[in-house]
Amino acid sequence: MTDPRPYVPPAVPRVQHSPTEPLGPVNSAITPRYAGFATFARLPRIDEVPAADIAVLGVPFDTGVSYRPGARFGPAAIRETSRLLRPYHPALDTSPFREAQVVDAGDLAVNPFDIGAALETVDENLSAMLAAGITPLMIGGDHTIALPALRAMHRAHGPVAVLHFDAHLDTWDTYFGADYTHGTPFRRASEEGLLDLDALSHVGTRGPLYGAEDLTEDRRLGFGIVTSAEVGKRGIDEVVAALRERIGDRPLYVSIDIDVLDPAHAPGTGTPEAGGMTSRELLEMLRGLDGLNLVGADVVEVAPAYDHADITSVAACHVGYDLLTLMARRHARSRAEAAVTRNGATALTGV
Ligand SMILES: N=C(N)NCCCC(=O)O
Ligand SMILES: [Zn+2]
Ligand SMILES: [Zn+2]
Repeated sequence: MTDPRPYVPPAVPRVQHSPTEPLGPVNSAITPRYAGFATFARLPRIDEVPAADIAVLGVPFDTGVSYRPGARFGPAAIRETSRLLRPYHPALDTSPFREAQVVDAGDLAVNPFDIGAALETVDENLSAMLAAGITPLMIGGDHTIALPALRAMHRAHGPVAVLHFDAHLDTWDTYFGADYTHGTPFRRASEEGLLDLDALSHVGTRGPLYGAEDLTEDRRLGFGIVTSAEVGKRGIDEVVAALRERIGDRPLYVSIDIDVLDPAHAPGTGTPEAGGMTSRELLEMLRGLDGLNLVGADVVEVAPAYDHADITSVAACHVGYDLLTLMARRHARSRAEAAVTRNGATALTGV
């Protein structure tokens, strides 16, 4: 006879230093990293915590691509690869998952046959997250999904500054008559009035264009460009200082197309271009953004079928980790500021 008692799986020990601290990743000293369900950096799922501050959200969508498909498998590959991420960030001296409750919110069920419907699903879900006070990091998916993300950002914050890391401008007009593609999100966003026209930058741009007017159009839409070659010539610190100056304390959305990296650093992508940045340069630039008002971000265009030895998803998960760290530090800063305001108010009223 079989035992009628249900099977109860063993508890998964997590990193949590005190009961009042955020619930951390699965403890890799107890459960080997390669065991168990894959969430980003082994973080808890959103339904495992009472409230989240920051959420990783997968968007497995690639119906907007102009060349090689496959970015719909990006979220799953990035989660798998992210198992090795550790909880302490030495370059910024931060344990991001102690600073804020960071979770994995799973994947959105986006329609693969109806781009308009897919964009609406992204917008609705991100808007709901933002309304709940959650800062989103979207894992793509192709670059089309930056448009609904910017619509949601605009609804929550008004026009936002955009720092766009990409080999491509993505401000083209249409492909085969289609308005909503991975080559057009930033043109649509600019036309729709979602962006703060004084603080828009592409970084890492390179490669052949359709014509010189691509650049004049891009300027007309409000963008400034730091090419991939300029990053090398001017150096990270100088470029970061100029970008920070331009962004100031505006709400900032950071969009990272993994093809900003050289194909040697990110072969697993749909429209690769030679002459790109190294992953070291990109990570250094992200660390240079510490202290800015980062309200949302994405990492897009990872297409695992063209990858080798997970090179691209390793880069993407580290980029995601750095973005989460910036978000967690921003969250900790606003918590500290709120505490000062509360204490100030207490001092004034004497209660
Ligand atoms: N967003 C990315 N990755 N690529 C856009 C390339 C558009 C084109 O085929 O001209
Ligand atoms: Zn690109
Ligand atoms: Zn792109």
